[in-house]
Amino acid sequence: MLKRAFALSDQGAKDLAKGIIATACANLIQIIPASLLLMVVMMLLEKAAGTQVNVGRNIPFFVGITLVLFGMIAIAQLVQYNLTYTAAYKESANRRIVLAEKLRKLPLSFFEKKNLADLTTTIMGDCTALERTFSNAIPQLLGTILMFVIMSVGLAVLDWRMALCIIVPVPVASIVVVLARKAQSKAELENLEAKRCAYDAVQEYIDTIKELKAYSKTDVYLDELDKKLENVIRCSFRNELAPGASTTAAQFILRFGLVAVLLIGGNLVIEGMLSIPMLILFLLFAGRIYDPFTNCFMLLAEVFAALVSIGRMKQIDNTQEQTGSDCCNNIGCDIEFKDVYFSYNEEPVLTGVSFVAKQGEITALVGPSGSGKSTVSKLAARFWDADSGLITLGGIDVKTVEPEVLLKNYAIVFQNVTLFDESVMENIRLGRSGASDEDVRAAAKAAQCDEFIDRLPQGYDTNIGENGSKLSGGERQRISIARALLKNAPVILLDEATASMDAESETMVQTALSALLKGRTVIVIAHRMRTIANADKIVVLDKGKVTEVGTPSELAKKGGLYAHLVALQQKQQMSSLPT
Ligand SMILES: Nc1ncnc2c1ncn2[C@@H]1O[C@H](COP(=O)(O)OP(=O)(O)OP(=O)(O)O)[C@@H](O)[C@H]1O
Repeated sequence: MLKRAFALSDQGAKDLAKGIIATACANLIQIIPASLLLMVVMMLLEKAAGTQVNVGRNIPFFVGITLVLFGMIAIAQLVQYNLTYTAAYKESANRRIVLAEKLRKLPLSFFEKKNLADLTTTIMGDCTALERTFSNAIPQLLGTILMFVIMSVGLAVLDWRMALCIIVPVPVASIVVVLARKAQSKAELENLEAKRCAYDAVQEYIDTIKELKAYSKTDVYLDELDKKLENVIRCSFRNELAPGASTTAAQFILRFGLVAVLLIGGNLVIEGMLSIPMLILFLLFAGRIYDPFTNCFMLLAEVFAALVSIGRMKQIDNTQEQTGSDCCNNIGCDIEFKDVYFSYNEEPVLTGVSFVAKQGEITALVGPSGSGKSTVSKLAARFWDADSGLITLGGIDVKTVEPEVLLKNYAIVFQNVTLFDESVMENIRLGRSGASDEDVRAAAKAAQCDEFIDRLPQGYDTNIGENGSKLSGGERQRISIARALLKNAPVILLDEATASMDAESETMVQTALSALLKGRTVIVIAHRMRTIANADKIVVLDKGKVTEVGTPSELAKKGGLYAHLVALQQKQQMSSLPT
């Protein structure tokens, strides 16, 4: 039950259960000093009443028992600390790893719906909330409830009327806190959303600072950012207020309980139905029961807030993973699309796409912007799953193969290159971990990188900055081509791979590529028609449909969309030539 309620691992649930028992024991042990005090009070009362008790003679007994008690309390708290804190930190670290593992297996469509700040908040912030709750709130709360049940039974045995006086305020106060939960959850959600928006805005501000400065929009953007940050303050305040009000009301009810114990108990003493020591005992026990509960009501608010975080984690946990077989028994590497339909968020993008990209051939996808070319290449690599139709690699439906296994067959160069804040060497080695320095250098040479790498201060060991910020667009693209070449995969997807290069670099890279592409299945997307003039096959896409298929010369003769695009670019080139 703990496992399901708090999205815990098996070990985490076991550790939490042990923590709860340890906390209940620690709370129960702390009742003993109250009992001891009562014994002293009773002795003093008896002495005052003239009975023969010699308090002095019992001093060694009380000193001894106090020392034993201190030892027991220290041991109980140590055990409780070990069982709760250590286990909570282990569990939350484990949770982060499990979440990161899960994210690895989720389809890209999931990341389209969630944004980076939201996911970072879940992995870091929500896990931290969980850590706090498990190390402190939940064991304290459930441990106190356990202690309350045990003590209630004990008190009822002593005197059921007084026990009732002590017990009743606890559920009443708890109901007040629980009823306020709805308002609190709403405030907590609004607070998380406000924080997410602010994180997003700060991140966007840093990412786009160049553009904002270029268009003199920094002030406007900062005004908007200020509003978002002020909203965080407002929401945080509301979030504190919601549990604060209910907790105060609950604490007031408990104080009222203490007064009730005194009044009713006093009345019973006057009527001779309860002895004074018993009344003192019940008053002491009421204090011992109510004290941890006062704390618990605040912790309950923390648990409710954590439940919102747990809900967000469960959402990730419950997202369908892209699964499939661990082996891909493809025969050859032809890629075939058969009547493929696909939409992003219900918006149709591909409608009945069919074509074959043969092994050993370069297949170029051509078409106006937004016609679906990149989408086709992403579906071929199973970044998304098609809504209907069939996509095969060497006769195997890509949907049946585990994405990471499938992707071993692909080397992909995207238009938007992603590089890491590492050396050139390590950035290229990402293509094939464990590749030797010589292999990395050979791939870099083939992708025409060596000329600019030699100019870098530490050559291949130069750190290229965050996302390759110290390199030009063309240099970054060449590194990503080198990385793809190093991977040496049988299928190569090039999505505007040479778009950021000047004509000279593009020609050099293409010469190198054409030698390396031999025997592989190559799908190329390029807007510049001369980039794909040597393709074996052109597939023309228009509004998500294949409208023409053929060799460049066949399509040029046909006079359709391809011929029109070629003519248009030739005209543009002519008009841009100096006269
Ligand atoms: N992740 C996404 N979420 C929602 N819509 C998307 C997404 N990616 C692309 N689209 C939409 O799908 C359509 C096809 O996009 P795609 O990138 O495949 O076209 P393209 O032909 O490669 O365009 P371009 O030549 O401009 O790169 C476009 O209308 C685009 O707005």
